Amino acid sequence: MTHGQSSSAKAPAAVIDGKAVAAEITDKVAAETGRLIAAGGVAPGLAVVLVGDDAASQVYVGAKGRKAKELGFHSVQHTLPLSTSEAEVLAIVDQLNRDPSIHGILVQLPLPRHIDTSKVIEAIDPAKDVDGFHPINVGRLAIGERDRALVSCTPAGCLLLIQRVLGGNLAGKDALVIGRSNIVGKPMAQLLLQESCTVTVAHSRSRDLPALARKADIIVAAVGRPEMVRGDWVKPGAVIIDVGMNRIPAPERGEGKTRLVGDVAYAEAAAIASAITPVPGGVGPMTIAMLMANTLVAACRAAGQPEPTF
Ligand SMILES: Nc1nc2c(c(=O)[nH]1)N[C@@H](CN(C=O)c1ccc(C(=O)N[C@@H](CCC(=O)O)C(=O)O)cc1)CN2
Repeated sequence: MTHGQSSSAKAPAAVIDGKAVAAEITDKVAAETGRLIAAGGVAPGLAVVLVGDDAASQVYVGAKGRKAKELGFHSVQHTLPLSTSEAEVLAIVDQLNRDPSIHGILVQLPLPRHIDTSKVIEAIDPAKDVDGFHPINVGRLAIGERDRALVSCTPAGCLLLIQRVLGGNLAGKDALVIGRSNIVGKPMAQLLLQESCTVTVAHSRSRDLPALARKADIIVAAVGRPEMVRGDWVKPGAVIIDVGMNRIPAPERGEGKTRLVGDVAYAEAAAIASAITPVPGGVGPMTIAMLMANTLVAACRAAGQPEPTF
């Protein structure tokens, strides 16, 4: 963690360095992968399925494949054209479900509109669902069986970042999750609830969001609206986790240029908060690190070996 600058008298907010924490996680994954292989288990196998030609998805899938190889995993990628039918995607998922060398299956989202995302997610063997999106894994998390679930990577990474700042005991903290998506908002709320936080989930129909935010010790913003959370929404000393990744025009950088901003007005919020994630370099890198951790956990479970905790 490093400290940013603030014009107020208050100590500057600690900048939560997601890249550094992600590197610690992946170092541990590499070490534990070596241990699993030495114990007679196979190398963790990760299969990534990409349908279509979305440029950002190509970048993320490439990063996942490279990281998997770097950690000593068996890594396979299925790159399919936009014209691929739902039945063809389901057939590949079925083949990967049966392949004993594959412990983790990930279908990169978003899928093209002609493919039913829920149908594809539900076709993945829950034991190989390293994204943690399958209803069985979502359900296990919801009923407090996190130990048997695979948990969605981004919220799991956010929780680790919060714990790095506040320590292991979050009991009694007021947490506000802004956004109710299945991938981030809802599992984030479940994870914080299981840490005995008092959790509020806000969304587009919530009344007086600034007032809800001003009461929160922890804010997780995952709403997809550039710089929506303003500095005067923030309780002094709050911890802010910004999941937003919004590309906005940046004419100051030249014609047609863009820049990446989160859901939080960073400079304003950093002047009030005690700790904050930057965008980029905060939550994003944790997503891929937690994917690697989930794949290792799935491989340990398949091999009947003890699983590491992260
Ligand atoms: N099947 C899945 N699809 C998608 C997921 C997912 O977890 N599973 N999440 C996102 C995309 N994503 C990984 O897939 C992802 C997005 C962003 C980052 C990241 O590190 N971002 C950088 C900034 C990158 C930039 O400059 O554009 C950062 O925040 O520092 C990692 C992974 C949707 N699809």
